[in-house]
Amino acid sequence: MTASFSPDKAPRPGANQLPARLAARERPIIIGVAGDSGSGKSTYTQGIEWLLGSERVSQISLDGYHAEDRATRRVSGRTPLDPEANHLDRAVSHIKRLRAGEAVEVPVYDHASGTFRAPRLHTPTPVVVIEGLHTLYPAFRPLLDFSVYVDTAATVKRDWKQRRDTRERGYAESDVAAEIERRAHQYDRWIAGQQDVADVILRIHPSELSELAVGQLSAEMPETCYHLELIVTPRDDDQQSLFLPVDLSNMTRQTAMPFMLATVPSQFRGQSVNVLHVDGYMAPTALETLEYAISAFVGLDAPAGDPVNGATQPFTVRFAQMLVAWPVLNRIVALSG
Ligand SMILES: Nc1ncnc2c1ncn2[C@@H]1O[C@H](COP(=O)(O)OP(=O)(O)OP(=O)(O)O)[C@@H](O)[C@H]1O
Ligand SMILES: O=C(CO)[C@H](O)[C@H](O)COP(=O)(O)O
Repeated sequence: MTASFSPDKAPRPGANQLPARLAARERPIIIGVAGDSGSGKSTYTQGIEWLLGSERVSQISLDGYHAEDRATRRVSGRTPLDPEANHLDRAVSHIKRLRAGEAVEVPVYDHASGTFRAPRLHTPTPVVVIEGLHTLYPAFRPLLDFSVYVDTAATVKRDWKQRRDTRERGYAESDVAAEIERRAHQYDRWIAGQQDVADVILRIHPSELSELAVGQLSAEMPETCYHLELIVTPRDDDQQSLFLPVDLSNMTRQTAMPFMLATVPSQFRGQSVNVLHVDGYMAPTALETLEYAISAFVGLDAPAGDPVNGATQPFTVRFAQMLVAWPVLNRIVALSG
């Protein structure tokens, strides 16, 4: 089949009526999001919640299943990357119960204090996102309907983790640096391999647009941009279109912002995949159009979630959230058909 523009497949408001279909489902759809600490797992989970709304999507962090709190870890010398330092069996049994539609008392880890809080009752919503360091380990996989691995380059992750752990988790800068150093080989040993089984991999690198400049890149970016690489296993061709609005007048303006988009069908680990590369900055109106187009695709008039997770975030966060949310929602729509 040749790829062509097909206006009859353009997004139509209400076309999929996902909310009604989700409400009619017998069991929740379980989405797994895995990756290192500080890679962006919770941020991208929030993007799905921003689009669908918290009455349809809820999240469970596997951090609640750590076996040791921060003070205990300082004595034991272990890190949460070690699967043995987590109650993964308990997490698996809880997900099985949620999948069967049961409410579960979920343990909660409080990052602000580094201690466990009282467990909370989690009543399953139509979509439950499980995010954590070990979400794609073999015992979890049969329970997942779709999976995402977030693979953020070490230099980017270091910046994000430094900022977050010093501002929100009460760490001194030197402690975060030492912890990152201590965990580096543990990441390779216990976490990175999970990307081999993910349905979608999001890789985040520092922006590479300066390499495409003729001479020197001269634009002043309003915020740090990244090169996002989304690796997706393709589905059937007969899908509703989703158009990314790119304003070509950007090209002829003095205030042009750098932006790059490429789709590259590839063979990867013996499998056909499509790789989407995006780098640079896009006008906020274009991003908003994309958010509304994805909402319309699933049958909503607008993103249904809390604006704290969406409209107030920096461009780079919102755009990456949409790139992850799109294949996830596409899958959710297919499962709810
Ligand atoms: N695309 C992005 N651009 C800029 N900052 C980002 C982006 N994605 C995530 N971040 C920031 O990186 C930090 C880490 O993200 P997040 O808390 O989602 O990671 P995580 O994988 O859930 O971490 P942990 O497992 O340690 O809880 C956050 O402060 C978040 O705002
Ligand atoms: O690897 C991690 C996943 O988020 C964290 O380091 C782990 O949850 C412990 O958190 P904290 O450093 O706040 O005690």
